[in-house]
Formats: sequence, structure tokens, C-alpha cells
Amino acid sequence: MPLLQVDDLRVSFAGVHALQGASFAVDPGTVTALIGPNGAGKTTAFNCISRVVAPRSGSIHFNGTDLLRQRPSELVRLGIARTFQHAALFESLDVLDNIRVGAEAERTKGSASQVGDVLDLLGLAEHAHDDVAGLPLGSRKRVELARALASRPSLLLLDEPAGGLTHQEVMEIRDVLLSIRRELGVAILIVEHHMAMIMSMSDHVVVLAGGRQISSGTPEEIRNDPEVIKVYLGAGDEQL
Ligand SMILES: Nc1ncnc2c1ncn2[C@@H]1O[C@H](COP(=O)(O)OP(=O)(O)OP(=O)(O)O)[C@@H](O)[C@H]1O
Repeated sequence: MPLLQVDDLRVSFAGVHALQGASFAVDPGTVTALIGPNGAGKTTAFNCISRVVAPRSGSIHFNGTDLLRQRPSELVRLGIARTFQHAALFESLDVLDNIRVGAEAERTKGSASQVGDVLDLLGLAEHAHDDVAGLPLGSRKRVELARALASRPSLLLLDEPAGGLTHQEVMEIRDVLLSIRRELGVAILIVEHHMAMIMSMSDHVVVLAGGRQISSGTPEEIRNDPEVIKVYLGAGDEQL
């Protein structure tokens, strides 16, 4: 059984058909990417899963649980954590306390060892007592990731984690994500424009364009799909 199963998701905003029938699954411990040109519906699909947006129709199941019947506040308890496009950290707290917030917000409350594990995994141990306010963007993103992981999720939702980073930093974050997947067995659903990152880290890629799902498959299949190539060339977006 897939960890996450999304079926025929449809969303409209005041007449704009933001999503018209997205269907995909995420298996445990795998990396799935949602890609597509601007306005494709990626964020809308992501926001449905994190229960920020209510779809007009369709279903989302996580571990057999009907997510659309859950409150957003239940997601962490179920095993879903997310990061945001613009890392939202507690600026007056240090790195360690920012991560502890993630651990305490949920089911594994109080376990110091998992916070330590996550600090090590993300290379943040030596910065544990630094204030987050002064950290560079790449480190802030790691703190945000660590906070999400401190709740020991089985699914991690990432909203444009490469945004604003240099190519070098993007590849570092990719390697961090792959080590997280390997060490913690967490599944990742990622919305991202950085094609080199996506193509080199994903097991499965879902392509949306204009609210429609136009393709899905392995990076290799996506790269060779004429429909996908047409959409990307037409949009003048980054090359596949
Ligand atoms: N709250 C909203 N109200 C009205 N229209 C919206 C809203 N959110 C999204 N839309 C519209 O829905 C469509 C899909 O938007 P969405 O943000 O999901 O695309 P995206 O693929 O994430 O794009 P981007 O890569 O630019 O972030 C767009 O036409 C957008 O203008």
C-alpha cells in the first residue's frame, strides 16, 4: 500500500481551475517530485495535502487514513511534516531550541536523542547554540528541515527547498535530503523548480501544467516525454 495516495484532486478558486484531476502515490521511503511551469497547480496540490486548501473533489489517503477528514493540526501526529518556501523560524531562539519546538509539538514528545540525531544528520551540531537570526540562508533551511524531522515523520513535504540558494548550496541540500531518506527511511514529496536537483534525486516525478497532470514516471521517462518537453520549451523554463 502506498504511504500517500492522491486521487483525482480538483480545486477551483473563484472560477480559476487550479487543479483538474491530479492523481499520484508516494511509496514509503521514496522521493516524489511535483514539477511544472508557473501556475501549474503544484502549490495547490501540496496545500491540499497539508490541509491548507480544501479540494472541490477527490481524495487523499495517508497510511489508509482519509486526510480530508483530519484537521491540519492532526497531520504531525499522523506522521506528516512540512517545510515552507520561506523558512519560518523563531528568530529569538537558538538552533537547538528551534529544533526542539518540532519534537515537542508531537507524539514523540520529550525525546532528546532524536533532536541530537537530527542535529548530527544535518551537520548542525556545532551550531546548536547559535542564534538563528544571524545564520545564512542555507543553514536556516537546514534548521527548518531539522525541526520538521524532529517530529519523526514518515512523510516530509518540502515546498521549494532550493529557492534562493546557489547551485552549490542546492546540491548540498539535495545530498542532505538523500541522506535523510537513507538514514531515517522518510518519504519525501517535493515541489521544486530546480530541475537538476529534481532529476538527480527523485524516484518518481509528477508533471502538472495549467492545472492538469500531463505526465508521471521516472526522471528518465519524464525527460523523454514529448508532452513534457513541449510544455517546458513553451514556458521557457529551465531545461530538463
Ligand atoms: N488563493 C488563490 N486564489 C485564486 N487563485 C489562486 C489561488 N491560489 C492559486 N491560484 C491560481 O491557481 C493556479 C495554480 O497556482 P499554484 O500556485 O498552485 O501553481 P504553482 O504550480 O505552484 O505555481 P508556481 O510555480 O508559480 O508557484 C494559478 O492560476 C493561480 O493563479
